[in-house]
Amino acid sequence: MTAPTVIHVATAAPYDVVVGHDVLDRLRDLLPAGVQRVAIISPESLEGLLDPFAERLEGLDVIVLQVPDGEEAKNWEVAAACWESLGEEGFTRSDAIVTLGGGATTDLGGFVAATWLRGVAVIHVPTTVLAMVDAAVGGKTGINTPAGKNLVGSFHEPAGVLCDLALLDTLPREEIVAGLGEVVKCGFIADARILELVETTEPSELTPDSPVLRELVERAIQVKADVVADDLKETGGRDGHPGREVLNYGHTLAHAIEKATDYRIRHGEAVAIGCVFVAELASRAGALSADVVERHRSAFGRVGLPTSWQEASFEDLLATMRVDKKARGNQLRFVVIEDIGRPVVLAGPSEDDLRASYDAIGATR
Ligand SMILES: NC(=O)c1ccc[n+]([C@@H]2O[C@H](COP(=O)([O-])OP(=O)(O)OC[C@H]3O[C@@H](n4cnc5c(N)ncnc54)[C@H](O)[C@@H]3O)[C@@H](O)[C@H]2O)c1
Ligand SMILES: O=C(O)C(=O)C[C@@H](O)[C@H](O)[C@H](O)COP(=O)(O)O
Ligand SMILES: [Zn+2]
Repeated sequence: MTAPTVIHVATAAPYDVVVGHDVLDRLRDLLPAGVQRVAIISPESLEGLLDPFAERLEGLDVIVLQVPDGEEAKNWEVAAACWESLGEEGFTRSDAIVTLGGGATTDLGGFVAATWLRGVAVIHVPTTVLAMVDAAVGGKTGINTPAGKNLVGSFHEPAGVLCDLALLDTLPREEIVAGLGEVVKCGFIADARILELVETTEPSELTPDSPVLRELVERAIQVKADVVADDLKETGGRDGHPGREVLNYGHTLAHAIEKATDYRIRHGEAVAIGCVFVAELASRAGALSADVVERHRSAFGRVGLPTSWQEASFEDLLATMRVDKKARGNQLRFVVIEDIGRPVVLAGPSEDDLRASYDAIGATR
């Protein structure tokens, strides 16, 4: 088996993302020196993945905080239950949290780590493609509120991220496909080679042991690492680049769709639809050619992701989009691309263009 790849995230508090097969032995190296207690935050449904950790964390006091599966964990009640447990255990600033799960778990666990004692160390051990390529890297943490997705949270960078591709062996196919939504997104915003790989590989060959899947995972992590190293807190980019907001490509509509479906749609699926929507919007604003719009449909569609959706009214979605974090006052702002790897911000598109773009993703082609 090939040696692990280490992707360095060069922010003010730098850390490594280790990617490879059977790399759980690296966990100990990623823990900050002096840690005596570890709280593993993980969903009940992934209990079967916990066994290898006992051996790897031998000599430390380990507690397991079981949380609900997926999006059900991203709310203040679950965060409060975790705070309660950490209090009972007398968890201090020299202790550390390890998250083990998909992006919902790393978001919740990261938020608990960010808020307990105003911040304790967290190591993410993502178990989905989506969490490996995106959620576990970059320090965004958060929970949902009735008003929408990720509306409460903070930036709290991990001390390290361990992506063991062997953990994907039990991941259902639809979840692998959903994770590819964020990977293909990275292809459009920054790394054209990702699109070439997706377009030339049989989708059924993108399995956990496939070298191409590994390359896609590593490339997407590199895209994210480069972006957050430049603009960790999403305050803006340089020379017309949107900065960290670029990673939100497709997310304005995606989050509104997730809320509208009560989170029954997978995040990566909603992102695929949202990316086709912003491509349509960019085309209407005269920024993007029709062939690149169609390339969105073909690349996301090729890996098995949805590219059309029309299950909520435009008015409802628009109301949710208004609380997107990129909005400023009454003005909606979207990240669009002018070509592959050339992202810009489109501020205040007309309601007619928004509606027409939504209509355009309603028709299956
Ligand atoms: N913080 C960020 O930068 C960031 C980035 C992208 C996405 N996110 C968030 O991540 C979440 C989506 O993450 P996700 O797609 O990983 O979803 P998820 O965490 O809900 O996991 C998806 C499903 O896969 C199951 N699962 C996870 N690992 C498994 C394994 N190895 N074997 C079998 N089943 C497994 C989970 O139990 C769950 O049912 C969303 O809440 C999204 O907002 C955050
Ligand atoms: O890391 C980022 O920045 C992103 O925008 C990555 C997104 O894929 C991710 O879904 C993120 O959680 C969305 O952030 P939000 O600020 O819109 O909640
Ligand atoms: Zn996302």
